[in-house]
Amino acid sequence: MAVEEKEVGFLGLGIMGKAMATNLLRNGFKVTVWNRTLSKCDELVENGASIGETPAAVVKKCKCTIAMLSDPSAALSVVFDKDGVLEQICSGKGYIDMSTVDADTSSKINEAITSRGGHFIEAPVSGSKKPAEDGQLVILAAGEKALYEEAIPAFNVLGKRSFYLGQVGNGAKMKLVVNMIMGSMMNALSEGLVLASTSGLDPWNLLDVLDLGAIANPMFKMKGPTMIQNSYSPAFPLKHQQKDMRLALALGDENAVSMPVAAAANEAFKKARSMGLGDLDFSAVFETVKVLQHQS
Ligand SMILES: NC(=O)C1=CN([C@@H]2O[C@H](COP(=O)(O)OP(=O)(O)OC[C@H]3O[C@@H](n4cnc5c(N)ncnc54)[C@H](OP(=O)(O)O)[C@@H]3O)[C@@H](O)[C@H]2O)C=CC1
Ligand SMILES: O=CCCC(=O)O
Repeated sequence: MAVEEKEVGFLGLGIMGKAMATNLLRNGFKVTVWNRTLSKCDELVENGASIGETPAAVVKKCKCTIAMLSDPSAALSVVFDKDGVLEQICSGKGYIDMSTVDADTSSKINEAITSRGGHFIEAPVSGSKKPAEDGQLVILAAGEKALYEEAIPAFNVLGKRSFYLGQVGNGAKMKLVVNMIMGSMMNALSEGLVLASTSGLDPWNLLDVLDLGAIANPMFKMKGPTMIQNSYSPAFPLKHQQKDMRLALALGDENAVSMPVAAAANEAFKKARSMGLGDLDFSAVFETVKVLQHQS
C-alpha cells in the first residue's frame, strides 16, 4: 500500500471530500478522484487531480483509496454495486472509509474487502468544512493496524490528531457517540436562544455569557451568531446530523442504553427535515424550536 508514496484515490467530493482531497493535493499527494456527479471533479482536476471514471477504476489505479460518502447506503453502493470498489480490490490494496456510518455497515465492507485480500480501516472524522480545509480534523480510525500506520502521512495532512481505536466498528461507534452529544447540544442551544429572546433577554448577551463559563465550546461560539442571524449555509448538512442521531439511537437500542435526550433531539431534526431544511446546516434545527414556540 502506497499511502506513504503520496498517491491516493478519493471517492466522494461533497463538502468534506472536496476539502480533504484538495488538502491532499496541496500537500503533494497525487490524487485520483471520483464522484457520483462527475462534474464535481472538475475543480479538483484544475488543481492537479486525475479522474477515475468509476470507483473500480480508481481502485485499479491506486494502491490506497479513501472514501467520504453521505451515509451507509452510499458507502455500501460504492463498494458493492457494478463498477464498485470490490471489482478491483485485491491483495496489496487498501481501502479507507472516512464516511460516518454504523458499525454494521463498516463490518460488511471490511469483510468484503478482506475476503478479496484487500486491507481496510474505517476512519470517520470529527470536525467540519473549515477543519477539513485547514487539515484540522480529528480522525477516529479502527481496523487493520498496518494500514492505519501506512495512512499516517495522509492523516497528518487531513487532521490534527488521529486515534487508533482497535477493531472495525469502534471508529464508527465513537463517531456516533460524539455526534449524538453534538446534536443534543445543538438542540439545547436552540431552546436557550428562544427562551432568552422570549423572556426579554438579548440573545447576543447569552452567547457572551456562555462563552465565559463552564459550558463554553467552539460549536456555540461558531454557530450561535449565525443562528441569531438566521443564516444556515451548510457546513454540516442537517440531513446528515439526523442520520447520525438515528444511527446513534440504534446503537443505544442494541446496547439497551436509554437516551431520552438524544431521542428528543432526533425528533427535532426529523421535524426540521420535514420542513425542508435537510440541506441547510444542522444549526437550522433552531427554526423548528422557533416554530414550536410560535405554536404554543
Ligand atoms: N459536513 C460535515 O461537517 C461533516 C460530515 N461528516 C460525514 O462525512 C460524510 C460526507 O459528508 P458531506 O461531505 O458533508 O456530505 P455531502 O452531502 O456534501 O456529500 C455527500 C457525498 O456522497 C455522495 N453520494 C451520496 N449518495 C451516493 C451514492 N448512492 N453513491 C455514490 N455517492 C453518493 C455524494 O455524491 P453527489 O455529489 O453525486 O451527490 C457526495 O460526494 C457523511 O457521512 C457525513 O456524515 C463528518 C464530519 C463532518
Ligand atoms: O459529523 C460532523 C461533525 C461536525 C463537527 O465535528 O463539527
